[in-house]
Order: sequence, then C-alpha cells, then structure tokens
Amino acid sequence: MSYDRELVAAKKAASLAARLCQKVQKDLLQSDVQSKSDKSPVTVADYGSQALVSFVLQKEFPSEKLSLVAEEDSGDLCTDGAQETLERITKLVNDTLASDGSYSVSPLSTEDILQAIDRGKSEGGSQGHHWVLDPIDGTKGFVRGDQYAIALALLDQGKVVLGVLACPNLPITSISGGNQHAFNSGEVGCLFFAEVGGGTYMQSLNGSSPLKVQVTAVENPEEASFFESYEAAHSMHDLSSLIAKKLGVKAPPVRIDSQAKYGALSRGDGAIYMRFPHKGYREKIWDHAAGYIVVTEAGGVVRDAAGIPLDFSRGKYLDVDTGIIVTNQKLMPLVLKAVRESLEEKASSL
Ligand SMILES: Nc1ncnc2c1ncn2[C@@H]1O[C@H](COP(=O)(O)OS(=O)(=O)O)[C@@H](OP(=O)(O)O)[C@H]1O
Ligand SMILES: [Mg+2]
Ligand SMILES: [Mg+2]
Ligand SMILES: [Mg+2]
Repeated sequence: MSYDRELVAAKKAASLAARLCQKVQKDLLQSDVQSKSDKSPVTVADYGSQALVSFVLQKEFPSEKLSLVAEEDSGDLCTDGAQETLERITKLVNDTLASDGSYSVSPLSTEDILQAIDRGKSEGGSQGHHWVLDPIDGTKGFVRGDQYAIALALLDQGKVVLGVLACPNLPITSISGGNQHAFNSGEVGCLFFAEVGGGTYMQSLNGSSPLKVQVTAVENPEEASFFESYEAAHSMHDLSSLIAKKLGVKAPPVRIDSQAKYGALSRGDGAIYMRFPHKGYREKIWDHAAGYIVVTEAGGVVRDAAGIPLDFSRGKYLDVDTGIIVTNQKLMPLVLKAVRESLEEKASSL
C-alpha cells in the first residue's frame, strides 16, 4: 500500500507549522511560555503548531474521520486569563495560513482553534490509521533558541508507515563534530521524510530538491560518535558515558534537543543515539514515531535497552525496557552488549 498522498499532506503540514514556530522563536518573550501541570514548558508555538497541523490534515482528508494522537490539549487555554494567549495563537495560525495561501478559508475563530487542538485527543492503538504529532519536540531547546522539531507520523495497524521531521534550526550540512548551532553554520532548516519501504530523504525547509540519506557505515566503535538529550533530566548522561567508554568511543557526546537527533543520525552525522530516562518516566509515541521511521528507512535500527523493537501499537505510551538505542546494523550488537554490562555494573555498585 502506498502512503504518497498522506506523505504530501504531512510534509505540507509540518512545513507550515515550522514556519509558525520560526516566527515565534524569533520574537520569543518570557510571557509566551506557560507551564503545564507536569511543569514542562509549553509555548504559543506548541499550541499553534498543533492547531495548524490538525487543520491541514482535516483539509487534506475531508471525508475521513481523522484520528490524531498529539501532545497538547486545550485545557490550560480554556482557563480564566488565557484568552489573550488564545487570541495570539489564533492570529499566528491565521497569519501563517494567509502567508501560504493554499487554503482559501475565512479566518479561523478562537473556537475553531480550540477544536483543532482537541482533535489530537485520540489514544492510538493497533487498529486503523492514527496520525501521531509532537507539535514542538524539544520545547526546552525551542525556548533556549536551540534545536527543536515538528514531528508527524502515521500509524497503520499499529506500525509506523510514514514520518516527517521538520527541524528549523538544524544545519543543512553535517553537524558531526558538534557544530549544531545555527549561528556557527550556513543555511539551516531541514525536512526529513520517510515512507515505509521507500527510504529516507532530506530537503531544506526552503524547498530544495530531496536527497536520499543513509545512516553511517562506521563499524568500529572507536570511530563512532554518539548523540544524547541536551537535558540531563531526560537521559542519564553518566550511564551513556560509561557505555561509550566501554565501547571505546573517543569523541565527546553530542547533546542536542529533540528528534533532530534521529534526523542527524539518519544522514550519518553521528553513529549512535542513547536515551536513558530516569526511573519512572514513560516514553510517549509522539517523541519517537517520526524519528523511528526516518532512521529505520535510512538503514538504522532502533531497540530498547533489552534489544526489543519498539511497539507503537499500545496507545500513547511506548513501554520500553530502561531506554532506547539507535544505531546501524553492525554496531547494534556491540552497543547492546555494552549497555547490558554497564547496567549490571551500575546495579551491583548500588
Ligand atoms: N523526565 C523525562 N525523561 C525523559 N524524557 C522526558 C522527560 N520529561 C520530558 N521528556 C520528553 O523529552 C522530550 C525532549 O526530547 P529530548 O530529551 O530528546 O531533548 S531535550 O534534551 O529535552 O532537549 C520532551 O518532548 P517535548 O515535551 O515535546 O519537548 C518530553 O516529551
Ligand atoms: Mg512537552
Ligand atoms: Mg516531545
Ligand atoms: Mg512537544
């Protein structure tokens, strides 16, 4: 089965959302950052991006009942005092749609925006089609002015069949050596996309022609470099550094926010991505679905720390053993062995 139509729509939705996010990041003010009840930051751009993607998917597939599993909901926007924020989001979405001009609709109302955001309340699962969206992945990076991604994927019968990652601050050229900052490099803004069985491609967000990408062919761990979360609260840096030492990795870790890590890995900027959340954290499908297919279609492999493939069919959570490892086929067994030994050492030292 081909998902070409869905892929075109997903690229369009993610590119428009990236445009909205870029505008907000440019004039980001402290007041644009709200705190959700779980204390994670959320900005007008997270809501605006979700509303925009939801609107575009609805427009592109008007006859289908859209199922969208997405990170944000309108709860905090419906409280007293949030009206001004909601109006800003509404204006941002309308301005972005007007600047594009593909959808000739009358401006959306605040009510339309709330509805579009709340279309993301689906739970996913193993039956039928579900879109999976992280409207801004790496909100902390976004607020800091660093890397973030708009991540959109499609599940069919519980399997990821397409994914799009828009990374507005990722340099077009390789960031191997850690040169991830927009101000250090030339052109930035990448769009990665993959359809099951079709390989992974990257183009610039400005619309250059797509290039096929591949993960690195490095087989010697000493020559491998590794990515991990920027935020130590999201991944145990001490554990990944122990594993890297065991593997003989010489390069220091490259710490980047968001699924931009999967994008960069898919084009061979680095060889390994390790992620070890602290005890008790449950991963969500929107933090991995798009990145997962972008990397696997580029020849990479994604496993949990026990070597088990990820299962996106169980609702909005991804239940993984201890953490997530991404690398190429050759390195995976070596990395998993080092992970196992490191976890055993850590356990016996407690
Ligand atoms: N405690 C904890 N442990 C592990 N992961 C967590 C945790 N808290 C949040 N998150 C999720 O991490 C997403 C951000 O991705 P990264 O960790 O890759 O980037 S970063 O280091 O935060 O910059 C981030 O995605 P966004 O909320 O979309 O930014 C979260 O879903
Ligand atoms: Mg968040
Ligand atoms: Mg996220
Ligand atoms: Mg997010």
